[in-house]
Amino acid sequence: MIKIEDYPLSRVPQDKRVSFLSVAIVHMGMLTALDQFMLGAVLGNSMSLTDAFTAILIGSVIFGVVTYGLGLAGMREGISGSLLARWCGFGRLGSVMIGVVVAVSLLGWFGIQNAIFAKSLDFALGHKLGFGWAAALSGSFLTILVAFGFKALRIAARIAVPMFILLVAYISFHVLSGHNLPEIMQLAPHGEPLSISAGITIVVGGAIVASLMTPDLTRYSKNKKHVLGVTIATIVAGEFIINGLAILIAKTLGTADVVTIMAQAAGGAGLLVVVFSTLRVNDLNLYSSSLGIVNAVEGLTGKKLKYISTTLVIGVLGTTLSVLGILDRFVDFLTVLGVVFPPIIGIMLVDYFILRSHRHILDKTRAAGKLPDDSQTPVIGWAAIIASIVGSVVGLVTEWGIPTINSLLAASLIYWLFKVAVNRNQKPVETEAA
Ligand SMILES: Nc1ccnc(=O)[nH]1
Repeated sequence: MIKIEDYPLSRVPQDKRVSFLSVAIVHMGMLTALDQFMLGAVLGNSMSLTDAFTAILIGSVIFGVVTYGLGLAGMREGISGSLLARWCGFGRLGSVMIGVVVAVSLLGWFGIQNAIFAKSLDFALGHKLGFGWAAALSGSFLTILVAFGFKALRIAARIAVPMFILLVAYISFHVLSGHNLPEIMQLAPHGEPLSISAGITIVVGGAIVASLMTPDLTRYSKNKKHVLGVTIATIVAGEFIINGLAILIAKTLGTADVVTIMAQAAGGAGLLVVVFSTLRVNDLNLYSSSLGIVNAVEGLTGKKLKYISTTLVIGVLGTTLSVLGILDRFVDFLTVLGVVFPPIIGIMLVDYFILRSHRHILDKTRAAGKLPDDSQTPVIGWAAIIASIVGSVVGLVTEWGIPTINSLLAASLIYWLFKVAVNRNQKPVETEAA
């Protein structure tokens, strides 16, 4: 098995690389989860069947291209996403800032997952508790478990994935048998309508954090073919199977609410799977978010925050988000993710594959099995940081096209043009000096 926490600040040596399946299973795990099912349910309930699958197809192509690119860089260099960012335009502090953006997004996910958990709890208790109290209770409870490193959550992790897959298979069979495709295609969407371009953006938003995490896993991969295989396997499993089935199920049942779907189609067992799935992922969400913040504060200020207090604070913030109703803003949340992360990834890809700003030093140190040292690492890449912010704003405010693609292209292009212009102006100086 591969360990995400190993080799935090060094290259994964060639003799520690693992099989295709070892990487693929962990990578697929990121998208074969309840949140892909929720996303699919939203698409199914808000779009026609053809539009929903078009959104998945185009979203998957975008996700696939950027994930393969980052995964390839991770495999070649044997380093994690956050290390890669240092020599792909962002510099040491820029990479720390990306860590903050990831930590904040995980805080949002904690709020979403906890809200789902609370809804199931409230449902199981016959709505006696009310959603607000259920969310406050479950969030506080989980926060305490994670802050004090309670191991029982790891058991939830072991059983949650197989249980979830079995449940989706059961529900699909139960709900979809007796209906045929032309019949489902005829069903009108019940929810608030969603355009294809909005659909594409939330499909990308739902998967893009996994894209940024891909080098963390593919640094253990042996070759390009494995990286490509991992990318395709995850897309097929997460986007086409889980997401696709959720579209069909939500359409057939006429609701986007996963708790209702699970309870209606599989009763108490359905609710139990929801509870385990959200527990498992929220353990990780809170843990990674806290570590990310601790690392970032240390990187930026040199101050060491305490893990337990940081986790308590983040847990309380996430729980507050659940109580305030972040789940009702699921589409907006995914849209924000769909325009904030693609710029960061686009810039890293432009830097690594086109500008190759640090390829020489990466090649040289790789041959020695080392990483570039501090003197060979930029402190902060302002161009990358500013271009990613501008890209996100472009994605959010432009009215035409597809927000996620707008943000990706705007940031990549601005960064590329700026760097090319600067390099041109600097060349004569260098020749003079030489
Ligand atoms: N897609 C997700 C990424 C991170 N955390 C989640 O709960 N979901």
